[in-house]
Amino acid sequence: MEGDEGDGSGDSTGSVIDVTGLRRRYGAAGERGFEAVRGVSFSVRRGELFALLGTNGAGKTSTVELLEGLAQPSGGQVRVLGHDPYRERAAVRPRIGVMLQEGGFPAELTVAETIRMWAGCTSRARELDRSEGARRAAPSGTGAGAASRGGGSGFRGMGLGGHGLGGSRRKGDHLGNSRVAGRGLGGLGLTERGLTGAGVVGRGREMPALERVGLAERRDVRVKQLSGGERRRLDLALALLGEPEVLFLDEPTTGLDAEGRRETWELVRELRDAGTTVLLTTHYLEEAEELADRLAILHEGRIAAAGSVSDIVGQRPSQLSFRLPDGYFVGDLPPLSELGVTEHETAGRTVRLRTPDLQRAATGLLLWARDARVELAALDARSASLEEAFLHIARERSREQGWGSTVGPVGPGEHVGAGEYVGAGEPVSAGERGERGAR
Ligand SMILES: Nc1ncnc2c1ncn2[C@@H]1O[C@H](COP(=O)(O)OP(=O)(O)OP(=O)(O)O)[C@@H](O)[C@H]1O
Repeated sequence: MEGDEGDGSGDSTGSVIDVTGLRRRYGAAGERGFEAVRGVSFSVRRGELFALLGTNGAGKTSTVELLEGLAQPSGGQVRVLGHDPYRERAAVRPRIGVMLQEGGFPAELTVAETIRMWAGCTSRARELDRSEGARRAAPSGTGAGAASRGGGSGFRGMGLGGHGLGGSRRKGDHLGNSRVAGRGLGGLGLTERGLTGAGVVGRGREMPALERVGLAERRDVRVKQLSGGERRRLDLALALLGEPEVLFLDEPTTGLDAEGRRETWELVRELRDAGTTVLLTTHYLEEAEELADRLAILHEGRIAAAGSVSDIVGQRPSQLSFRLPDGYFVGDLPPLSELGVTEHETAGRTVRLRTPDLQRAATGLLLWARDARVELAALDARSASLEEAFLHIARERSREQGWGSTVGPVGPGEHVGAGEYVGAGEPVSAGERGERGAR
């Protein structure tokens, strides 16, 4: 793929991230090892928010680390802003922000010291400080700080004490080591001199950065005293310090309470709206539904589905559920095939129907209920959700045997190798299907 030359803003199609046939194998050279990423391809356009979803161990972090330049792929190709993020680290690193799954901050530093230290270590932040200083010095300068751009998000009013549900998850050694490399803390001596030096650089950025993530009132608290959710916010503040063009967010809201999660979403939306390209990994499907322009669902190192939320959800049938009165059975309903129902389940008197045409099924059912004077208790009609689509893909892939060795680029909403639909929940028994079911 071309892209190493030019203005470094990405390729000619407007992609900022390009991933082609990416592979990552763990294990010592010569060993067979374990292949965690098995031929992944996708691209992310400038200003787009792209989410990577997947079950535990699907390969999200292994993939994202390759995009961040923290490790070298064992196969395939990655381009970020037109460069190989591993080999051309110096060209890529100042332009990206990385929020890892766990920050690994020095525990004894305060929040403010951590920000200043990190600002001192970040070439882009130093550059912003210098240009800001020059602007302030100039008579016509407005003094508008770059770090406060987008600072209108709603963290400001938050009560900060005691929030957060616990620390973020710790991963294997590969990540621990990568984290240090990614943060650039490996070579940093936390001597007083070093910290002071960094502090001079970062001081102007400190409060805007903390206000942005709702940590201003915790500036003098030591990192070890922060809650898990507060550490996530500090991590986000650090990732944003250099005003990155591309932001990698690895499970950014883990440990945040509901309000903190909403605030983070708002901030991420603002960043995206201001033109930042965001690659998000998350376990929260609601988060992907809220934020993602497009997403890919990874399973066992491969992309199982990709597209917009509506592309992916649109492939799944809608659902109608209700409870029949005593004495009624599913076989008393109108012929289910005539209602456009493709699957049904029963549990006692409760019936769940699945259909690609919710309006037709609901209309047919309600007309029947009116004419038969039947009351359908707990009636519920809903389109498929991302969660339902995700669970379906995960279950289906787990059942499948004999994957092909590679998976090519996936088109919008295309489910690679998707089999026949098998609904979530209890399977329909043969008796129900034959006797009382779709007539
Ligand atoms: N250093 C390592 N050595 C061997 N296997 C590893 C290593 N790191 C990760 N793996 C394996 O690679 C697979 C993918 O792991 P990865 O952390 O990328 O998944 P993930 O999708 O981010 O999972 P989670 O949602 O749990 O964070 C897992 O089976 C994991 O056990």
